[in-house]
Amino acid sequence: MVLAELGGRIAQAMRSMTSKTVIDEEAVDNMLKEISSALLSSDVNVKLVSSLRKNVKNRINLEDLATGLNRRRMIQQAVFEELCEMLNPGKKPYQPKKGKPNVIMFVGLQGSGKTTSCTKYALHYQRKSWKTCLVCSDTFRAGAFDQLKQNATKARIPFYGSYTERDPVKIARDGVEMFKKEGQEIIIVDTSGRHKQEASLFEEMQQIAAAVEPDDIVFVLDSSIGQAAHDQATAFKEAVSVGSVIMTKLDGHAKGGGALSAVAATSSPIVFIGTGEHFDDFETFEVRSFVSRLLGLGDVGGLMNAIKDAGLDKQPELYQKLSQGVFTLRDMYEQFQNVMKMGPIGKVMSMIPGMSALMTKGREHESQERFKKFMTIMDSMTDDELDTENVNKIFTDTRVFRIAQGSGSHPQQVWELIEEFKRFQKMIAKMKHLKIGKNGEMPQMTRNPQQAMQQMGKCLDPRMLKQIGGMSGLQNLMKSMNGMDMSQFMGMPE
Ligand SMILES: Nc1nc2c(ncn2[C@@H]2O[C@H](COP(=O)(O)OP(=O)(O)OP(=O)(O)O)[C@@H](O)[C@H]2O)c(=O)[nH]1
Repeated sequence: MVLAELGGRIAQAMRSMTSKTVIDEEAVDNMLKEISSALLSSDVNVKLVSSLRKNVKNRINLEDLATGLNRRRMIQQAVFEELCEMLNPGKKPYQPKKGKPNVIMFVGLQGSGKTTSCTKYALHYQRKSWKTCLVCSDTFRAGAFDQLKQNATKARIPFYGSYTERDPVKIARDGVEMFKKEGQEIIIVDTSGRHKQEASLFEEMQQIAAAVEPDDIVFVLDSSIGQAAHDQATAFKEAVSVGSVIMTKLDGHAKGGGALSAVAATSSPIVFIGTGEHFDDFETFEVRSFVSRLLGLGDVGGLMNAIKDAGLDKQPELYQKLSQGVFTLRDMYEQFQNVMKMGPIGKVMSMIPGMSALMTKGREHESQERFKKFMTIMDSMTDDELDTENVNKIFTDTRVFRIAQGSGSHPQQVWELIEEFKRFQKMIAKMKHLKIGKNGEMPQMTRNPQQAMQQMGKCLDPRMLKQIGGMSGLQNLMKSMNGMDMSQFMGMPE
């Protein structure tokens, strides 16, 4: 995506700065010039760019830098903080409360990705064990109810709508009432969109809002409209009390920087971003994490949250086994399942410092598919095979052939899986010394991010590792991170 390019250019400008021996005003100016031109070409508002340039310069104390006092960190930090400041809406979004109905109304122009985002939003909370449901009050576009129904059915989310009722206000009110009685916690109301900001659209929105009294109104915005986002967001905010924003299509070739900065300027916090048409292409938006990832610095805080959300930080049985150096194919299967729970591989990878720039969209899917294929193969194995510690002994050519037939794969793929497993097993054997937390928590790697990253490197899919130049490539990345106090940059949880 274009934003990744922007991040790459800014990171490059910062790197070129730190490789210089003499850091004088001219060097700082050159770096800022390059950063500004990168931001402008991503459509970020010119006024914002010029104030960022001024503020970064004010933050950098050249006298301190001249003494070589951790130059790299100070410069990175100044740029990082200013980018965060630029995107900071200065307002916190609504946080749904457990055990009560939270009515969330979605608004936006037609085609902005509203219906898709409603489902993604519902699924996001459903995965976190919230009771979520969908109400379709879009009676304007023929087929809107069918689309929502289809999405909801696919994601197994309860829904409400009508083919015969023409009054969107009545549908919204009835649906919300019904779901409130059912004890649903997140009740999402999808409203209709129009081609442009028309009075009738705003009137209908206001009537629905009055009928369902939403706890939050989410404005869905297509990022490809760039700086026009400012006017659109303002118009919607004036019509109804927009509390949060979801920005869609950030995966496209749009210059997303324009929309991002424009929305921040209207003081509407962005809560999620849409990065594709699939339900999984949806990410929580948090300014510091986003900027961190944009600059290829990773997002250790986000990574740890994803690990926690998937329950990976508390697996007493697994860690007990690991600490004894025991690892079987069944354990590997469970780990694959867990990693899948964390979301698309690409998303997880982009949280690892230095990785985002190296990820290409096609390859992410390739790795995900490879995981899935491996799981299908393991589904065709017997209990004895899954639980053995000695794969060399149990897998003969005949067995491998059978497993391949049973799972619709080639014997070569089964051997590949066995080789992968052996690699994992070897690594686990080295982890014997890990100390498990009292409550079975993950060994405390989080306090030492670099060590954690090294461990990650060992867990990488070999193809992915190859892509970044093998272990030595990874080491170079680690080296380039040296001297960086990551906890400062990434708001790491203590
Ligand atoms: N690439 C990409 N496509 C998206 C994203 N979000 C939605 N889309 C696509 O955008 C198109 C429009 O999305 P919808 O959800 O139907 O739009 P809508 O705003 O509900 O439209 P109305 O119901 O007519 O108001 C669909 O083809 C979606 O698949 C995204 O984040 N990235």
